[in-house]
Amino acid sequence: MPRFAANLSMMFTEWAFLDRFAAAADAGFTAVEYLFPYDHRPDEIAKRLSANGLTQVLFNLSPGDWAAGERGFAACPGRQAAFRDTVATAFPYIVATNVRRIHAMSGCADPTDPKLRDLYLENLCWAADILARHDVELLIEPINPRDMPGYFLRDFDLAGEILSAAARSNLRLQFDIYHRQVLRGDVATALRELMPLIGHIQIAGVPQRHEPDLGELNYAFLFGEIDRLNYLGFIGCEYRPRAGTIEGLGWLRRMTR
Ligand SMILES: O=C(O)C(=O)[C@@H](O)CO
Ligand SMILES: [Mg+2]
Repeated sequence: MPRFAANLSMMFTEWAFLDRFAAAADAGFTAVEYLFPYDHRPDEIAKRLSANGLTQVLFNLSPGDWAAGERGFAACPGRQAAFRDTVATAFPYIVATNVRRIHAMSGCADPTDPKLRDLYLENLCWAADILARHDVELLIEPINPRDMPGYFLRDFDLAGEILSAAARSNLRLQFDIYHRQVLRGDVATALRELMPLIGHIQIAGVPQRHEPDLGELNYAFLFGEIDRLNYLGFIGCEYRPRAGTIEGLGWLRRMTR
């Protein structure tokens, strides 16, 4: 059975952000991920990780002004300086948390514009080369447009093209099974084909994005496939609990017993 990381942006939201680390550890998790750490000091986060014996698996570069609709800058025209700033901003958090994987959001832009594809590629290569010196992977994640309208990276084929054009061993795919199912389906075959590119996996039930125990996907089967494909990383539990985080953890106990 794969190892699971609690996503503290979606789970344990009954607690204040810094208290979610202890709550996740008390619930049996040994690893966490979240979208953004930037509202808190790096040393505060590091303290919570070490006090609770947790591994930091992943977080994102800053998306910019989320409330104003910004979703990262990697593919956004005229925002190259802003993108580079997000890498600088992330560094104290990378060092403090010892995270090995960072997700760069593409932003909202037109994916059919070849100039933006070139810009995206250039920005990703620039950031990946810097992160490589610190032994950190940079990830890109196709996100379905129902959840994030207008998002640039909304297609697994485009992600594959970008990764192969970049040819950077530390630039990899964040395969969110929830988004894959909404975008294209054919999850097991895609996992098989894309496994050499995958740096991180996330899960949720489809279509409601609740626990992975209800809905159109058979996660028991998919976890078996992921093991069979020798995926050694964590799986991020990026779902919104139906009725309380702790109350909803029955699926994890059943799958891991
Ligand atoms: O929405 C998702 O799925 C993510 O993994 C986030 O990092 C991006 O919003
Ligand atoms: Mg995701």
